[in-house]
Amino acid sequence: MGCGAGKALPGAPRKGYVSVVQSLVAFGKAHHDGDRGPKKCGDAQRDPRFSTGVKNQQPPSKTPRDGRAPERVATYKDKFDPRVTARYDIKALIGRGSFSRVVRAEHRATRQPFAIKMMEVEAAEGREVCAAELAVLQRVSHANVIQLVEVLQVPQRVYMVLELATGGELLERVISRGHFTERDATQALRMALAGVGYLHNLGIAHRDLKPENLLYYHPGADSRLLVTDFGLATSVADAGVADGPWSLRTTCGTAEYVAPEVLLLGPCSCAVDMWALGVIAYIVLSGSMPFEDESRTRLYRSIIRGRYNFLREPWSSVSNLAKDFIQHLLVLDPAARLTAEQAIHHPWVVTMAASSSMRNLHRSISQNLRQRASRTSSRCPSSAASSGDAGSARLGRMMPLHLD
Ligand SMILES: Nc1ncnc2c1ncn2[C@@H]1O[C@H](COP(=O)(O)OP(=O)(O)OP(=O)(O)O)[C@@H](O)[C@H]1O
Repeated sequence: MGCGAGKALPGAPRKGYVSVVQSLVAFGKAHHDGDRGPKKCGDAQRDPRFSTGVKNQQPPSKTPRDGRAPERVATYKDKFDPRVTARYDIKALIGRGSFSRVVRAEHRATRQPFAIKMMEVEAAEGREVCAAELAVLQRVSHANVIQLVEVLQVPQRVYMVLELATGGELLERVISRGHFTERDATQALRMALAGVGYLHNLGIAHRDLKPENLLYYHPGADSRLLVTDFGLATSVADAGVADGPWSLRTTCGTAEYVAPEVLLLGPCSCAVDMWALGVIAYIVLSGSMPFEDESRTRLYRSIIRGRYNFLREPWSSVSNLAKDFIQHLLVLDPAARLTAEQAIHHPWVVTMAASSSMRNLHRSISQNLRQRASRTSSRCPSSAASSGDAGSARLGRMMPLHLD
């Protein structure tokens, strides 16, 4: 499947991006090479298919300032097609994913900041991830889900223009606050549940929920929390089942967050996300993981058995209602697990942990997070993942399980 070509984008954006053209610009095949430098810019401007939004704008010069050959100074910026840079001023690299680079950019006409996720789609794997992500992003519009603004495409790459989240990841916020209570945890989880519930109502399972994929929109205390990274998402419609659970023919996600039914190759549904949210709730309240082991085999075994506890600190300071919330998410039987709708109405969330002590959990949480980070780094995560040890290892992108 092509990656977004010819697809319509979602309707009018909800957060005032009126001045940004909401269009998919599929750059012509005959003028596709974004790395070839200034010569292509002229081609781009002559390409009638490229008339949407960029006509008459001069792409920036690619001549290196230090006089070295262009190949030598190639940076992430050179991966941006001149037709993209004619429209957006690429400011800084924010991060890298398995198939992507994400940059902060500014729309040249409106000066509005955005994130641009550039995905390599020449290889089949990158194309699949990109297609999955776009298929979801083009359908969604919710305050707690990252908003796609426009898609620009050349044959080798897709550029997704997204709203820019500047408030950092969920756990970064927990650490940086200096003070963190159960009430704060319910606020974050309520927003995550609202976003996930919205997705589930559309029949979309995210399948890779983890704190790193929950980003704050801005650094302020009142910021929205956004569900991001839909590279592993799938929809009920895609699986060919109109209603109810479907069988995932693939495993995906990050080992510590994966639901038992995924490991057992059972029928999977949106409930896999609710398990992951149980894991996230456990981490947010304690800074430690419910399921963790250096051995991948032992890790999977403890997940399949649902073997976790509330023994370490700060659990003695955490309310029973918070533990009840987690216990109703980390349920082995997916049918018995809380749905997003039920979880958002759990008394701990509804009352914003009113019955808890409001104790500051920050010290224990950051201590546990620091300890975990040093354990993980000393184990060398890249080799751990390949040798079967679990640091915070991905199960693998769309790793086939040959279920039939
Ligand atoms: N809209 C955005 N605003 C701000 N930062 C973003 C945005 N989208 C992604 N990022 C950041 O860019 C980095 C790369 O994100 P991306 O989703 O491409 O990959 P990933 O999820 O980190 O990795 P993988 O592809 O292996 O799942 C991450 O650190 C992420 O937090």
